[in-house]
Amino acid sequence: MISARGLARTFAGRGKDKTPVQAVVGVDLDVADGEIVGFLGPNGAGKTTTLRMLTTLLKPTAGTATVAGYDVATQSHQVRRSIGYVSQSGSTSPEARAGEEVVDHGMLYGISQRQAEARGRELFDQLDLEGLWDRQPRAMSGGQRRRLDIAMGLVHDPRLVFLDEPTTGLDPQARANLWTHISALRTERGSTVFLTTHYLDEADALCDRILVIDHGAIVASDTPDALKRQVSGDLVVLAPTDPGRAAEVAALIDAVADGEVEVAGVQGGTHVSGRVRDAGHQVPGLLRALDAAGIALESIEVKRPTLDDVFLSLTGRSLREENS
Ligand SMILES: Nc1ncnc2c1ncn2[C@@H]1O[C@H](COP(=O)(O)OP(=O)(O)OP(=O)(O)O)[C@@H](O)[C@H]1O
Repeated sequence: MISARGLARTFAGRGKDKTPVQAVVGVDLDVADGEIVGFLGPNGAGKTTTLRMLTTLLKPTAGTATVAGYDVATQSHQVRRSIGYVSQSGSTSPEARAGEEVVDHGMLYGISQRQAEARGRELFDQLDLEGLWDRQPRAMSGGQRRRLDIAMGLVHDPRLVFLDEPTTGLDPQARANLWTHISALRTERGSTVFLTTHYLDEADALCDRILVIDHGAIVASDTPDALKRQVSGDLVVLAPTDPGRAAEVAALIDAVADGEVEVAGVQGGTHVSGRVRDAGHQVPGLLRALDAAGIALESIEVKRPTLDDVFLSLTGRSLREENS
C-alpha cells in the first residue's frame, strides 16, 4: 500500500550561514494492505516531513515513493483521491454545521452530494456522533471534534488513511474510545492506517508494526513485542532493608546484569537496579546469594521492557521525557 525508497527532503537553509536542513535523509519503508502502522520518533526526527511527502503535500528532493499504487511525484492527483489525511490541527471550521462540512469535504474529493451525505451519516453512526449532524464543531467536546475530523478524512472511502497524532490532547477515556474506532477501520472497512503518535501505549495497543525514525532515517521496524524483546533484559529493582549494604547488592546484581547497575536514593530508602536478561530464571539465584550474604530486602520488583525502553535504547531519548 505504501512503498518508499531513499525518500529524502532537504530544506534550504535560513539565517546567516544558510546551512541546508536535511530533514529526511533516505527513508525506506513498506506498509502492507490492511496494516495499522505507527510512526514514532523524537521531536524533529522527520515524521511530519515524511508524512507530507507521502501525502503529496511536499516534493521529495530525492528518492521515490508509491502510495496506493501511484507515484507521489508524478501521480499526485491519483494519490490524493486514494487517501484520507487527518492533520494534527484538524480541518473543521468552528462555525459550520458538522454534517455540511463532511458533505462539502466529500464533494471536494469528487463524490456526489448524495453519496457524501449517505456516507457521512453512516460514519456519524460508526463514530458515535449520532445526533450531532447539525451541531457546530465549537459546541462539541474534544473527542467528538477529533472523531469529526476522522469522519471528514474518511468520507470519500479511502483505502489508506494517514492520521497525524489522532489522540493528542484527548482525555484517557476519549483516547481509548478513538482507538476502538481506529481498529474498526481495519476490521470493518479493510482500511490501511498509518499514524504518528507521541503516546507509546497507543502505539502498543493499536499498531501491528512500529516504525521508528531518528535523524531523518528509519532505525527500527517491527511488531511492538519483537521490539521489546530486542531491549536487553528485564529491569530488576532491589531495595535492601539496610541501605548501608547497597554496594554489596549492586555487586551481586552486577554479576548477572547486562550493562550498568544503578544505586539510587529514593524516598525513605535505597534502590539498586540493573537490566537482567531472562530475570525469571536469574532472580531466584540472586535471592539465594543475597540470603547467603545475610542481606534482607525491603522489596523486589521485576519490570518487563516497555516501548519507552525500546525508544530510549534506539534514540537515546525517552519519549516520556520529551512530552513532559
Ligand atoms: N519548511 C522547513 N524549513 C526548514 N526546516 C524545516 C522545515 N520543516 C521542517 N524542518 C526541519 O526538519 C527537521 C524535521 O522536522 P519534522 O517536522 O519533519 O519533524 P517531526 O519528527 O515531525 O517533529 P515533531 O515531532 O516535533 O512534529 C527539523 O529539524 C525541522 O526543524
